[in-house]
Amino acid sequence: MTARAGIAGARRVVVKVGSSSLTTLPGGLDVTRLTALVDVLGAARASGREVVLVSSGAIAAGLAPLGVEGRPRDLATAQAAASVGQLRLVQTYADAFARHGVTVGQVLLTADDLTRRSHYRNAHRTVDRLLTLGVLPVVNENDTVATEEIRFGDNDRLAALVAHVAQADALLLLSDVDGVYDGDPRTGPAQLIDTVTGPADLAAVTLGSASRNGVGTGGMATKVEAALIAARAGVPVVVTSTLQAAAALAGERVGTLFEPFGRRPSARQFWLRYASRPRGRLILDDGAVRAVRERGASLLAAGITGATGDFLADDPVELVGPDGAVVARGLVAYDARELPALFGRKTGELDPEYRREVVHRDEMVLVGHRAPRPVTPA
Ligand SMILES: Nc1ncnc2c1ncn2[C@@H]1O[C@H](COP(=O)(O)OP(=O)(O)O)[C@@H](O)[C@H]1O
Ligand SMILES: N[C@@H](CCC(=O)OP(=O)(O)O)C(=O)O
Repeated sequence: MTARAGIAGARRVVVKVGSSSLTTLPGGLDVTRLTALVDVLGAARASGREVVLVSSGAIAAGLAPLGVEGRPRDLATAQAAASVGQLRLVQTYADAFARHGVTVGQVLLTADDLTRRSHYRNAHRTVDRLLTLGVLPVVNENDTVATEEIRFGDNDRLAALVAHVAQADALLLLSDVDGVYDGDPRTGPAQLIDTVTGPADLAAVTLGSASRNGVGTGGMATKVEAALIAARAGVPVVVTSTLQAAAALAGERVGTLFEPFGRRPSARQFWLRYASRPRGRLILDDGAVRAVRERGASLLAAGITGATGDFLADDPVELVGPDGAVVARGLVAYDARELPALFGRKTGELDPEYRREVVHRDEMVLVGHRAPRPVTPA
């Protein structure tokens, strides 16, 4: 089955729509454009598909009613705008979907709801239950309480995480541009990329900033990053314009298709790689780096030379080489205070209660030479 056919046949779909498709800075929410999207998603629902909508636009929708001109630079004003705008946004969705006989539920997530493993499971349960009850979840970041330090930062990444949380069969990233171009289409002639089979296909591509109307956030770079997260986790993705949403859902050749290129990871592995926030670091010697990276071995105390951070057993930590480069992430089996007595010691020399692996291979993901972007932006 081709990946386009996979999109057409996807039963559970996550659709993310950007602020640039729903709002303008001076006018706020554009109800006509929002309704047009709802008509497409209502039709998808009528054909038996389950839809999760990740919708941006709260901040931009709240600025006009508050009389604030331009995108606010300070967090407090953005949060106030989100508080006003989210209500309007979700009420407009509720009214528009009601005309299709579809009930919507609001799901507002903070980064903490996904960085803690128990919260992640809870988010999965909630979304799954909403879907089985026939509700269409409308998801956004909980901007009113998200702080600068702890936030997803952009809804493209949130949508990729939600695609995994919802165990979706396909992800659509909708914007005001009809796909990924090999250069920023605003700055010169550029060619639409039809299909991406892996990160190497994008090596020579320039990804520019957000849309000119000033309401978008990450530009094409965050969409590509999100599309690669989902595709690596086995979910096909189409990046296209909101106007082409119906065609994309039908599996037509529109936008840029990201073919799935990885095996679907377990929930724990996915969470570890993309949603967890490391609580500390274990420093490995060269032999341990090779064992972990090349042989897929568990990490034993003998290969550890140091640790930083105040973690507890079962917390996520980073495994770093002698040069400080991150090798892997994993769940550590001991509290930080227990570890120094174990460093460099062979398993046979340890008391029986300390003989288990420090990080078991089943609870570890290799990071390669580049660490994934943490949830907290720099
Ligand atoms: N290589 C590229 N291909 C396509 N679009 C690009 C590229 N580089 C930059 N862009 C710009 O990214 C913008 C979309 O990002 P953004 O404004 O964040 O959208 P949204 O609000 O829909 O999330 C488009 O307006 C487009 O001009
Ligand atoms: N949570 C914010 C949107 C953040 C965001 O990623 O925006 P966009 O780039 O338009 O998808 C809001 O609702 O305004």
